[in-house]
Amino acid sequence: MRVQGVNAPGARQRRGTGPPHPQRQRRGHARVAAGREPGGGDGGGGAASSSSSVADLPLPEGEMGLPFVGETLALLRDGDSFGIERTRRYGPLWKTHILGAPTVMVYAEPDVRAVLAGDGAAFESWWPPATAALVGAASLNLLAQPRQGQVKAAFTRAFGEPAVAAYLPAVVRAAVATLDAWAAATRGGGGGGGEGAGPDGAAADAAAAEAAAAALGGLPAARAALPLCDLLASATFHAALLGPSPADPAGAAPGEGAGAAALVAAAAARARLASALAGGFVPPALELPFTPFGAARAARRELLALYASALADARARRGGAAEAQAGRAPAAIDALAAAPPAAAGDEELLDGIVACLFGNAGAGPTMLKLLQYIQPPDHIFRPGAEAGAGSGGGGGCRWWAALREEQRAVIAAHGPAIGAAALEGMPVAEAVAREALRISPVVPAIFRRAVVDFELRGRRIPKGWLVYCHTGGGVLRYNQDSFDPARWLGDGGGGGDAAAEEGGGGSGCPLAPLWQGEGVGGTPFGAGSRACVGRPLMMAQLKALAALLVRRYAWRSAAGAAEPWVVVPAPRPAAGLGGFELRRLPEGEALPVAGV
Ligand code: HEM
Repeated sequence: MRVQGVNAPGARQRRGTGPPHPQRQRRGHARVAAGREPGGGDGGGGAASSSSSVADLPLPEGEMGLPFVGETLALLRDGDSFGIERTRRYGPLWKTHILGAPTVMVYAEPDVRAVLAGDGAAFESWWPPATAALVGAASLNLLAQPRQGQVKAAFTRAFGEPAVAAYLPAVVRAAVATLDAWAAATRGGGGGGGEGAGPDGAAADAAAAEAAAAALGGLPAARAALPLCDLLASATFHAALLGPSPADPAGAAPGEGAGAAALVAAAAARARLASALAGGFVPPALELPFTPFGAARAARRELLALYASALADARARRGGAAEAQAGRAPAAIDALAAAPPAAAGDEELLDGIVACLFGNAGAGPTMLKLLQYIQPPDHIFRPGAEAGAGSGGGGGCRWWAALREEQRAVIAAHGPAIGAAALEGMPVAEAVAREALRISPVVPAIFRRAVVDFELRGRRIPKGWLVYCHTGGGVLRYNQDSFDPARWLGDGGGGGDAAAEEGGGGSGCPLAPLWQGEGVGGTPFGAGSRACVGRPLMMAQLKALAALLVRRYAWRSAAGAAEPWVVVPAPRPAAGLGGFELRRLPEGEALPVAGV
């Protein structure tokens, strides 16, 4: 078996050392030319070149904890501190026993990439036991290669960049409908003012707020920033997947029309199902109606019924009269319905869609990061406030201003629609999106299981052990470094703190080109043959949201950028970004958005 070699982590210049040494290959073993010894700090070191068998290599350092439970309780109790403390002690590769299995923890990005590149050969996908029951045994995440590659091709066609470009109008309309409802509900929740509402408008405001709150599923607008972002993510994901609903005639006025309210209510119902599904992944997996796992199984059944009927409708449209297709915006379900059974059977399509919805669970928290780290200055949020006063967003005001400036230029060049060409011209929004994905990663780890003995850093990962791949690159502790999109701007883009630290100074961040390959950005979407199918959709959603927010809304949270994130049981701001308010900008301040 041939395995690609990597060099020492922390020494980017020395990455990629060519083919593996033939003498190091042993039947049933795989090796990676290793970097520095475990525990050796960040200084790097030479590649190990011993010709001994992998089976003779020592295990990584670390502790296996108590019988049966190992160190699982410490992981649950300490959250990200669990990994930080041991990584300090042992270096970026160590062993433990969590979630019922001996596990090697891999923290250095080149090592993570080496493990992910070994998928199907040295490693196989591994998910906690409840996953097969919830996402489905035929979902992309669980299919073995080569079938996984064949089915993935169908999903890549449906969610690739060109396809996503065609879904954008529906995605933007769904986002505007949801945000408008959120803003209307905020006004009813004691937010006051906003949009120039005077005493005369108070009764109308209260009625609109009540209707908006009902459409949002009763979520209290000022205290539910995370669930509302989950709802927003559900609305945009389903707009891309299913296309505009009959209740969402293009051109209806969102936030006010019945169509928009129906769209938001449908998104809220689906968000509840998605949230019930995600809730089932936390053990124990007891299928009783009152347990989270039981509720998740019930949600899965409902979702499968919804997607099966959408697939059948899409097939009927394909086989039916031309007028069934005419005027209908394209959606991912149409592309999936076009896949021949040999490329993806019905079970694979439906479980794959559930896997996509499960992937989309990361979208809500990532959208929330935009709201947390980018905040308009006070005089924008509260017309009449003294210009120049901060809003608790700290450096976020600077990025709000940069995004506003970019949107003015985008509107001048492309008009007010937020389409594919407009997204292309948004380097600042792109940098903001990448930074939101980098900081406090919402998918903190990817698991694999070794199917052969494997060498990493001169240590042995035994066959059958789990491997925990840290996706966060240099991010170890949540929310502890600065939110600095400048690190992604290669054109000088203001040269923020990160660029300066990395020696980028005024010439922009030297790490920017590394986003596509190995770099400090981590692997938020994974890497290799199982990399995320939803990356183009996610990037488009985040950029469109950044554009929409600065064009049409003002917002503020009490804690601003300072609120820390926690990782257990799921990545989120510790207090849910409480005291959050979102408003429509008054007419004079708003920039136009076409097609909504
Ligand atoms: C911020 C949002 C997201 C993050 C951070 C994320 C992250 C990831 C990661 C790390 C993987 C690799 C898992 C592995 O290697 O085992 C993955 C796979 C996957 N993601 Fe995403 N994802 C996101 C959004 C989405 C969306 C919106 C979709 C649907 C359109 C999606 C669909 C999938 C699917 C189907 C896979 C499995 C691919 C395969 O096994 O071949 N994800 N995602």
